[in-house]
This record gives sequence, structure tokens and C-alpha cells, in this order.
Amino acid sequence: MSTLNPFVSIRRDLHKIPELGFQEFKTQRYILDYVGGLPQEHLEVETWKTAVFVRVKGKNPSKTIGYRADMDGLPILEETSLPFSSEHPEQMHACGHDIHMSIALGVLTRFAEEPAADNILFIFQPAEEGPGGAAPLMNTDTMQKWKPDMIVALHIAPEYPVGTIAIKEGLLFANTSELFIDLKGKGGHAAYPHLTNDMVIAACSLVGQLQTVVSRNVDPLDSAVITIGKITGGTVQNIIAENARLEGTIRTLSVDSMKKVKQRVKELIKGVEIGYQCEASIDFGCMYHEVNNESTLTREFMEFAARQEGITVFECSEQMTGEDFGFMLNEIPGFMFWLGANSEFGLHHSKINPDESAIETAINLLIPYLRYKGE
Ligand SMILES: CC(=O)N[C@@H](CCC[C@H](N)C(=O)O)C(=O)O
Repeated sequence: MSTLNPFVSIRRDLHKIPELGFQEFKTQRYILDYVGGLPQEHLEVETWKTAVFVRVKGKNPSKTIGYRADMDGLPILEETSLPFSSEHPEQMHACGHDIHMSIALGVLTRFAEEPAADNILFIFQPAEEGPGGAAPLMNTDTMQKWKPDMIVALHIAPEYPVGTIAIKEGLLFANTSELFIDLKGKGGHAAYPHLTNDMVIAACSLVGQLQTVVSRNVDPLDSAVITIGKITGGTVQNIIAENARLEGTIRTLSVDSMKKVKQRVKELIKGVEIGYQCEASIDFGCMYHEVNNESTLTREFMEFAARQEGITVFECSEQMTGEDFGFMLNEIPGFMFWLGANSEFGLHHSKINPDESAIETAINLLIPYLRYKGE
């Protein structure tokens, strides 16, 4: 009978209990219970909302190294059929945060047994998918008191085989802004369209117009994304819709492009108000700072990782994904990297099934790296 790696087992436990941003109560309890079972001699634990901070006091500290794992799941109905599938309806760890947490616990376990010379602060951070836990967490008393001198995080990458570390200096993830647009017109009988202002028609037109911002307003040598991921509107098949709502996200490679795209979105919405005789309101929801990897630390990590058995370091290009870890990197030097996890289905897919051996790969890489940086 084969025995499961304990951190794979932890991943499966966490996978069953995905929770949305700032609702990670069971997840927080699980982490606190696990940490409570470790040797306590070198540990200090604090919480903020659903976050957990664990500081492993160094033997002779001159600095603090931060390691961050995100905690929240997504509002997705899981379709993997795995025996450890989500037990929470319409909530799923479809972005690998269960894996991120189990890796962090694996590394923490080792340092709780045998601390480094420096302090290591493990940060279990809520609400990465939204509304964003990193920015408010940076202002907590705990973070101010234990503020790391450098910080590291990873994100699983389903498109790469296990053993791949994909990373680059500088920009790695995009600037993001959520996008919520509400349209209100005049509903009515399906057979009398001339007496109404149909918000399904206005919404359909607006989705098409929004795509022209990227193709016609953004420099082709720059990049941007506008994705509308959800449309709701109307009530029933034979009533013309009085309301419609578009929910989406904007991604850009610079803050400047984000400003321009938002301005253009606002202008198009004004046009829809006039053209479709309706009222439109816009809410840009939460925005994330781009992820910028500090060059010296990134280069050093790439060289370190390349020397480890079973690791292939790949210098990737930047991606249009967002990560509120960008707010941490804006204040603390450090880096994020992609960890190959080999899944046929990608991030945010209801059938994503990352290869769990990536957990051991990451633990075996991070323990010596953090020890090397913390000696
Ligand atoms: C790694 C990842 O997938 N992150 C999310 C962050 C979402 C931020 C926010 N809710 C938005 O949609 O703008 C992503 O979708 O890239």
C-alpha cells in the first residue's frame, strides 16, 4: 500500500473546503490547527481577518524573509470527479491556492523543526481572487511589526511540466481592474419593441464595442485585455429586458495603459446611454498592482534553482494574469515564479487537475533556497 505524501494529503483536505475571499474560515482553522501541532519553540502566530501569519524565529536573525501563499477559492462548480472534490457547492480551488498553501505548510514544517539563522514569516493571505487581501494586509499591525526584508511567492502553471520553474526579471503579471457595468432601460412586452429600450440589445452591442478598445485604441505593440466573463439581464423569454449587467476584467501592461483603457470604456458607455436611451453605471471594482520581480533576487533565484536536481528554469514572458502579490512586491523586494503543475485544463477551469507531485518539487526547492537566503 502506498502512503500519500503528508502535504498531498493536506492539499486534498484543503481542496474539499474552498472558500471565497475573506470567507476562508475553515481554511484558516485548518491552518491554525496544523501549525498548532508543530514544535512551538520557534513559532509565533497571529491572525488578521482570515489571514494567518506564522513567524519562525531565526537562530541569529539579522533580517526576515517573507513567504506568501494565497488561500481563497473561486465561485466555480467543480467538474473533476476527483474523490476529494469540493464539498462546497459552486466553490472550487481552481487556481491552485490549495497547492500553494500545502507547499507553504511543507516548508514551514521543516523550519519549525530546524529554523534558519534569519526569521521567516509565512503569510497565508485571503482574497487573492478578489476583492484583494494583500493591500489591506500590508497595513496590518502584524505586517508592520514583522515586515519582511524580502518576499517570495509562487503560482502553479498548468501549462508546464512538473519540475519547470518559469520566471523573469521585471514585469511578470499585468495590472488589473475589475469591470462592472449596469444598464437600465425600459422593459415591456416582447411583441412591442418600439415601446421599450431593450437592455439585452444594449449589452450585446456594448460587449462588441468594448473589444474595439483593445483592437483600435491600444497601441498594437502594447497589450491589453478586456474580458466580459458574465452577462445577466432580463427576466423571462417574452419580456424585453429592463436591466442588464456585464461583469469583467481589464488587464494592461502599464498603469498608463490602464488609465487610457478605462477612459475609453467610460466614453463607450456614454455612447451606449445616448444610442440605446438608457442609464449606464460603471464600477471598476478592485484593481491590482502589476507583479514586478526585483532583478538581483530573481536572477540569483534562477541560478540557484537551475542547480537543483529535477528543476528546469525557463525564462518566460509576462502574462496577463493578475496577482495582488504585486502590492507586496511594490513595498518589499522579491519575486514570484510559476511552478509547473501539468494539467490538461488550465487555471480557472472546472476540470483543472494539477499534478500533485509539484508540491514535493516546490518544497524541496524552497527549503534549501530559504535556508541559503536566511543563513
Ligand atoms: C492568478 C490569477 O488568476 N489571478 C486572478 C486575479 C483576479 C483579480 C480580479 N478579480 C480581476 O478579475 O481583475 C486573475 O484573474 O488573473
